[in-house]
Amino acid sequence: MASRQPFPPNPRPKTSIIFLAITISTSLIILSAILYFLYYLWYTLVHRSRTSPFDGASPLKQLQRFSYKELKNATNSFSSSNCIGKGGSCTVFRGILRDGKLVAVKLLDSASFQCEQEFQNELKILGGIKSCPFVVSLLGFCVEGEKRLVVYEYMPNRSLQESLFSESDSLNCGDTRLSWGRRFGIIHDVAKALAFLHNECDPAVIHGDVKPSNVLLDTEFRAKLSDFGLSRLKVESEGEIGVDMFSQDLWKSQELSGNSNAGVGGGGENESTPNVGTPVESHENDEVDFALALQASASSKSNCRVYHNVMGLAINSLNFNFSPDCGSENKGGGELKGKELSANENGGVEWSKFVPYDDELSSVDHSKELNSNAAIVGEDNGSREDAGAKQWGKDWWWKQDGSGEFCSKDYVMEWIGSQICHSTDWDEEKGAVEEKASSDHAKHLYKCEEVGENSVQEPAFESSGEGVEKEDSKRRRARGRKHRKMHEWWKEEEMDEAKKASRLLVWRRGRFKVPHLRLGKCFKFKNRKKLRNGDDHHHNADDQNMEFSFRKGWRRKNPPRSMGSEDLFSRELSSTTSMRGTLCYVAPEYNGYGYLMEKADIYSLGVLILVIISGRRPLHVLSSPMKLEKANLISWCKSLAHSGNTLELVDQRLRDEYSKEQATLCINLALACLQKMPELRPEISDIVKVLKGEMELPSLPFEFSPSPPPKLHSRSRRRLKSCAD
Ligand SMILES: Nc1ncnc2c1ncn2[C@@H]1O[C@H](COP(=O)(O)OP(=O)(O)OP(=O)(O)O)[C@@H](O)[C@H]1O
Repeated sequence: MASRQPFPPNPRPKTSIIFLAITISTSLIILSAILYFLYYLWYTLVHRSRTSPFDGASPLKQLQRFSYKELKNATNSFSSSNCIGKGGSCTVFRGILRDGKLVAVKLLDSASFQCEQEFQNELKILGGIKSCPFVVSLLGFCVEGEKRLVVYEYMPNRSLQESLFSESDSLNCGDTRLSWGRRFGIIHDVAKALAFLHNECDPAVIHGDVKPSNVLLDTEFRAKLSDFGLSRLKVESEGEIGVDMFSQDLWKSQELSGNSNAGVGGGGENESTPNVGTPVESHENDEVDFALALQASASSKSNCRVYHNVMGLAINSLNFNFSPDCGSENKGGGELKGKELSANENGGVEWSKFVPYDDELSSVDHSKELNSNAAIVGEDNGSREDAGAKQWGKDWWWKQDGSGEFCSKDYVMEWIGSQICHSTDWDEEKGAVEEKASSDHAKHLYKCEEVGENSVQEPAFESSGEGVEKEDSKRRRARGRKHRKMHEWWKEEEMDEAKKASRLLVWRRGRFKVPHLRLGKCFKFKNRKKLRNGDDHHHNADDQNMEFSFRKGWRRKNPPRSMGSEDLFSRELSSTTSMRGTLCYVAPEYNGYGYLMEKADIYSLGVLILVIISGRRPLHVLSSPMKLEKANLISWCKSLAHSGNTLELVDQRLRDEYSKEQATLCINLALACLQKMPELRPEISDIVKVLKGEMELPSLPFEFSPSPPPKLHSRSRRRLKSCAD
């Protein structure tokens, strides 16, 4: 019997074990890879920046990235005791880092598109420039989920705004901490900061929001410029040949600047109109600051101007029920009143174009005329005939109440409310104006002449009803002739200036990169969302107008009413920021569409200098009738310059402890910076030289000179000569 061979050992179990092991380990590897990938995905999603500001080449790599926890610990959980300031969309806390370093931590309001923009702008621009002793240092940032924080060097004396205006703070209780020397030093420092940004940075940086709350003070009260949320890089775009922006835009801006300015101030009020316009009871305080007014006024003045000459505006301003061209509808007295008044208010700019710099002809004559017109119109009884209505009206108009005394506060509040155009109104006006302007652009320059005084006056007088005596109309015609001459003079002057400027400078379109415009989709998205929410303010708005709705300044800063003596207007409006600048500080030519020039910073510097010297906000009304003339700082200063008495502007808290020479220099410098033609404003390098005493300040522009413009003289002389002949 054959013995059974045992089965040969089966190799399969071994193979299957190996196979199993390989499979398991491969699966494990794949699984862990998947898990790792998922984790990575989750981590990136959670920690991503919504629109990442951090690319490989970004200088931000050099900035410290803090964790939220770290900053929370540093600020003691963002305790209110560490709160050192509040901006339009952020709160700033003092903090101590682990290494003992004192820092300022800016916590941005969460999840706002605008905050995101400003956050990125700040990091890109401030994080990208080399360090400068006159620009606040950015130390780091934190991005975690929706949280956005920026860490700066701590500036112990906080902002100039607080030093100048804080009533409660010991900084300003009549003490001398902001002595003349310090003020002069601050002016100098800010000028140097701008010189650094404009001339030493490549590409140049336009700050775009120079104002006291963005000037921070160190222990020695030396100033550093901060807040680059609205800054722009000056970038030359490829393939762009120089476009004479001036030749293209000058007239447009002269004619339509109201529209453009509306973008800055008047046109984008949609969201906040109710807030801003709502009269706020702050009767305890006899001060009302209404920074909004200046800007809001700019929104409408030129809309009207395209169709009217200044006489028409002046008359209409008194006849609140008539406005044939300014807006397509008659919106009722209040609104029209605001618009018409605005046409005159700002000034200086519009009024002086037509009746410039000649007190004898413009100031006195107009005030009389207005008074007489007011009498005809029958508004406000005889109060307007009061001599008190005289010449501040050239730059700034005031209504008087029936008692014959100025009732500034009520009026200002009423006026602010009425000044605000709804965007749709503004769009209509803008559309109308642009249509008109494009079809008949050149004619507008001669509008005053073509229309003539009487034709413009007529509607106002017609609407004023009967009772206009022949004698009055004769007088008016005589005045009309006089003004017509002034118009001619102005036109010639303006033409000269424009030609000169357009020869001098060729600005390039598209020269500036406007970071936030890249994110237009978000605007649209937000706009749609707003519409869904029933906010139809922007119903017909185009993209540009959508932008206006994101101006954070129109939001109330919290807490709006619990400010006690910090009246609404002082705090809220004077530090109100738009997407493109701050009311009262923003240059008049800046249309908000991206052409932010260095000269816009120079204009803001001019306002800032006056604010520092006077210790007043740019718009500041006291209820005392005596002080009303000083409400508009810029107009007041121009007026003082006319009368050769600029030192009256100097802050009384300084008593006589200041250098008259330096103060005069600074005021004259400010006036040079405030010239309406950007090209005529000095370069920042020259400003620094002037402040250092290395260069003479060029003689005051004739518009601010105490003596009448030489051209006028020569014309008068010519006229006299021809008469004599
Ligand atoms: N580095 C800092 N050191 C000390 N205080 C600071 C610092 N940065 C800001 N602050 C304080 O916080 C306040 C608010 O600052 P921020 O620049 O955000 O706001 P703002 O300029 O007033 O407002 P807006 O956002 O409307 O321009 C400043 O006015 C200042 O008092």
